[in-house]
Amino acid sequence: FQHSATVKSHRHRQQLSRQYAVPEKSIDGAKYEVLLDWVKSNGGEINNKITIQKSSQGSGYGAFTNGEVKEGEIIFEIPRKACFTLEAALNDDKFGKAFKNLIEKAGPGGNTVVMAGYMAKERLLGKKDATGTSAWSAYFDTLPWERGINNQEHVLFWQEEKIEELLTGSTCYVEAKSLRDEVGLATSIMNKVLGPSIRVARGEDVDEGGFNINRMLPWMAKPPTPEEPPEGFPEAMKGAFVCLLTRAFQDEKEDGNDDEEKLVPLLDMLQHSDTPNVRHAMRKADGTVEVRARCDIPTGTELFNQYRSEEEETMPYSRFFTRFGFVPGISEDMENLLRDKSSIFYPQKAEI
Ligand SMILES: C[S@@+](CC[C@H](N)C(=O)[O-])C[C@H]1O[C@@H](n2cnc3c(N)ncnc32)[C@H](O)[C@@H]1O
Repeated sequence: FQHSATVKSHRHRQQLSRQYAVPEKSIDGAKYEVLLDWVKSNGGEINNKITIQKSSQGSGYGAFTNGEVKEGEIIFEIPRKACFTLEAALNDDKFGKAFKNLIEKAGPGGNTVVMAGYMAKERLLGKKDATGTSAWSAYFDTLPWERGINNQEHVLFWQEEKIEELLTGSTCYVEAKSLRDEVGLATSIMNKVLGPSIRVARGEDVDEGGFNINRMLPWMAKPPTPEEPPEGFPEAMKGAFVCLLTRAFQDEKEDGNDDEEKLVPLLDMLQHSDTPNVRHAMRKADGTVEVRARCDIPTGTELFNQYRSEEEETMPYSRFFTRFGFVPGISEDMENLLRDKSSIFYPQKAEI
């Protein structure tokens, strides 16, 4: 009986993992060629000993050396204009002013909301434009806008029922819920700022009230009200938040202070390790981000950045998971660990 119970639970587990495993989407390697060309056309310098391949950690992609790199050698240099910064959002011709007002009202918490809104708008309208596309599209096409792109996992991508099922009672629950609520709030605030223009750019009709023949004739499709977000907008906001949470970092500045968080193309292809082999800093003169080897790096080595120190008391592994979608050093399926009530996520019960 015990044996069949075990088999059953094993089968059940397999079914569940099939149901819940991150759906890996096939990777089009050409997108990285486009990215490298885009970085270079923006004035970036890339060491020719660097390649992008499947990472040795987890199942996403990462960067590797295909030649020996000496300590201090430049790995890449990314100019400020190729970095996705708050400044870029605030300089947007059409929405920069509205973004500034929002930050004035919301305080510094508004920075991420504005960056996410600007990203979502560029993603949606850039895609829509048949000729020019967004200036960011070569870069944005490499980002995890949906669960499973480069095997990206994140609690923002989960359905509510999965949060309840897997996280209730865990140390992630409260933070995962409040993060999801904040993204929901940010989406409705940004919808007010961006929604109508996205609709206009798409040539959509909006029900502004007043006389409208479409509302009077029941057999005609009703146009949406201005409060309803444009199609794809909530998903784009969610994707933007996942990108910012998992890929935006602060650089060291020459004065020893940290710069604000921003997305740096290529630096954001590096996986995390608590013993990184690169360092990154922002040049004061022109804001260029320099990524250099911390030590001699042999051929065929994966390059690692340290997202956050694993020693920080404010960064337990459960928080790593809520923010970055992975737990350092753990290759097992996260959902199985959560179902098994792993001590990473569940406080240890006292032994009786
Ligand atoms: C800055 S991105 C790194 C590039 C990303 N792997 C890609 O393919 O685009 C951060 C994401 O990579 C994955 N990741 C980074 N370091 C990892 C590690 N040490 N183990 C497992 N996954 C890791 C996580 O999904 C994380 O959210």
